[in-house]
Amino acid sequence: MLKVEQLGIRFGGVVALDGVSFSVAEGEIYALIGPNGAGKTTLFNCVSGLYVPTGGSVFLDGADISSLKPFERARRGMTRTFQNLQIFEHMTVVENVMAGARIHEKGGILAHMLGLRSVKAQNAATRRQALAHLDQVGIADLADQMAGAQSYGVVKRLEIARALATQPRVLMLDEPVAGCNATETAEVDAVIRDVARMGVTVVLVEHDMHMVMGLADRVHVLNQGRTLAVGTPEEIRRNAAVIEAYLGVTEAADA
Ligand SMILES: Nc1ncnc2c1ncn2[C@@H]1O[C@H](COP(=O)(O)OP(=O)(O)OP(=O)(O)O)[C@@H](O)[C@H]1O
Repeated sequence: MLKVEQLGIRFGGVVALDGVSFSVAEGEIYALIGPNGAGKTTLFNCVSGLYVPTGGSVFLDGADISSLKPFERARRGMTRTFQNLQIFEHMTVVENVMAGARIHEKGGILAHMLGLRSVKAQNAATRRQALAHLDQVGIADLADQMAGAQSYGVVKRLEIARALATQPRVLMLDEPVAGCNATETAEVDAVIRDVARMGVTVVLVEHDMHMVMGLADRVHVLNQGRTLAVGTPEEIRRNAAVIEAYLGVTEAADA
């Protein structure tokens, strides 16, 4: 479903990514891990079109999308969330999700502002769908509350619901449980599993090793802009280079 070939990018003298390649199958959960500064966010930005890489290609379901802008990639089914929460605090929970659906609606934002009748009908349908997405992430009961008043764990799930409203084929999650407590992490974990079971391909960057190792089908370890290893969580745990460069340090710190 997603194929990344030889992506590279430099910022001045810093080579942030150097020949990174990977493929992710439909419905797979693929995690990118690595120490601070390894290039995870930069890789996300290149794949989603926010950064223009110095070299390399990105394919979505076989089509070369390397030259497409982020919104064009989103229209083709590649949606991402951001590390820092990006919700509209002064809108309700359900309105936030409805905003996600707009990219597929006729008329766009101008028609909405003019309040055209066909758009109003669309609004009812969009709201129904948005409620279904909220239900899928377990927060439908909060639909008409203000988004800005919600707990961190709810907002993280709201972001996923809004991303689902764009009908993604590939969902890219940047640190989906950052700042969450154990209960909230378990809730987000369950949502991601459910989304993948529906056939959505999930790529995530996450620092919570316990969560990643339990959730991901495969793990891709980056170090200093290069691929250090790719494998199942079990393979990654046993990989000597990974232990030396990264996991050993993390697990020692955890202990
Ligand atoms: N816009 C930018 N301009 C200059 N340098 C950048 C830019 N974005 C990233 N870098 C550099 O590229 C390298 C990779 O950074 P990146 O943020 O992708 O790492 P990361 O693995 O996501 O780290 P973290 O886990 O801390 O989020 C770092 O050396 C960083 O300083």
